[in-house]
Amino acid sequence: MRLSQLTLQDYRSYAQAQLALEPGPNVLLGFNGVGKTNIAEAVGYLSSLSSHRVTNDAPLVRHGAEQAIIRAQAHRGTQAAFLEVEINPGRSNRARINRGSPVRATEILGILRTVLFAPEDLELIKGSPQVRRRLLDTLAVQLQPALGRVRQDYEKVLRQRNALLKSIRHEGFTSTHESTLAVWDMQLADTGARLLRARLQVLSALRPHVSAAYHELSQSVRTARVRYLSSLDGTLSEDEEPQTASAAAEDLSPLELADTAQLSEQLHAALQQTRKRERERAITLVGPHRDDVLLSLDTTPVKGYASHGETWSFALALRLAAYRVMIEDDPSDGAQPILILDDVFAELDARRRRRLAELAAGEGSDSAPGQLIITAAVDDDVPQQLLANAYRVESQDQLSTVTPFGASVQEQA
Ligand SMILES: Nc1ncnc2c1ncn2[C@@H]1O[C@H](COP(=O)(O)OP(=O)(O)OP(=O)(O)O)[C@@H](O)[C@H]1O
Repeated sequence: MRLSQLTLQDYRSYAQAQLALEPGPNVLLGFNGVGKTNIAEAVGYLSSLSSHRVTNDAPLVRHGAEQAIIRAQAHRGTQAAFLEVEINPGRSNRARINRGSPVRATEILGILRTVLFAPEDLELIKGSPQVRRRLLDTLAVQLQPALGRVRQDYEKVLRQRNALLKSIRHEGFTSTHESTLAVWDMQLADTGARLLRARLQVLSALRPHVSAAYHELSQSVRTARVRYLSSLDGTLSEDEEPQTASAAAEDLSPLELADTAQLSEQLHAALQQTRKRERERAITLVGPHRDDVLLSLDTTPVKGYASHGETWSFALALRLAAYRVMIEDDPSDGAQPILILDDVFAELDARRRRRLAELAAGEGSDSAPGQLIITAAVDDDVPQQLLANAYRVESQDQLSTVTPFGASVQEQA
């Protein structure tokens, strides 16, 4: 998988920018805040329709502009596709594939696969459950593009159900409310079960890779473990507090053995059980939007206990595992995901830096290395073997420009 051209229009700090990308490493160099991560983020957005930094689209559009556009020429082996995504905050995003008619943005999912490493990855360990849910969802959507729609549908049903619970609290529970709630319960159980099933599949595919990658990165004898936490299997309380004693004893959640129909039934039953408390609190208390992933080293949770180095190793292991799951899913030549390393080398100690550089250079792997997009403030931060094709990113009058390193003519924004 690779991009040969990337064009940004009104994306973050860029009025207009164009880059010709090479198949191997591509390094974006420039001072802090000049717009390197903005480019890395745009490539990630093309593959997942989400940013690793923000949960809504508004900040992606340049101040004062109405929409942002990302265009790219993508290649997978001998196949090529011209991709375009229009980001319209507050309205539906649109996509065009091979300059065809505009379609729903979700149609673009699955065409480009990326794995992005960033300093924000520490939040996978230290942050809220939402960050860990996003890790699973982003990977699940890249593996099963149809899930992009399911996720949107689930969020829509959830919003509508929560709005209904609020009306019930204000107006009292009428028979109309009862029949409408019954419809939302069915839809929430149906879409929620499909989302949950996909997450559980992704988690079970990640599990062996996380523990192997953690060993490789840390050379620790401790085992990195992942377990899905859900109020449906009793590992998460209604207040989203993990019941860690039961969670740490076993990695496999019984939910992983259930099919979509069984999960839907369980979710529907749980909604009925919590209905009284949901009406009191006017919020949906069970479902994949409340779930979490417990990360532990042996039987000790990582969050709150692990050292800084262990936290970094675990975060890198999760991303590396995602990369390997994608390769396992499609091992054909030229299908490796694009690896995006956003400002990570400066954060790592010498050993983890070396290991990540080896991986990025394709060492120890049967397949040729895929395309790499690396950002760094200075070239000293980037391992020598990756410093092939470099760009200079600069900022003038709050607009960013990007030019091949050493080019005499600057592209004007
Ligand atoms: N929507 C937007 N409109 C205009 N400018 C924006 C927008 N969003 C972000 N910026 C600007 O983009 C710049 C940040 O760019 P970016 O995060 O890519 O920096 P960077 O080069 O990766 O920096 P660092 O090395 O510190 O990580 C900031 O100057 C910020 O003000």
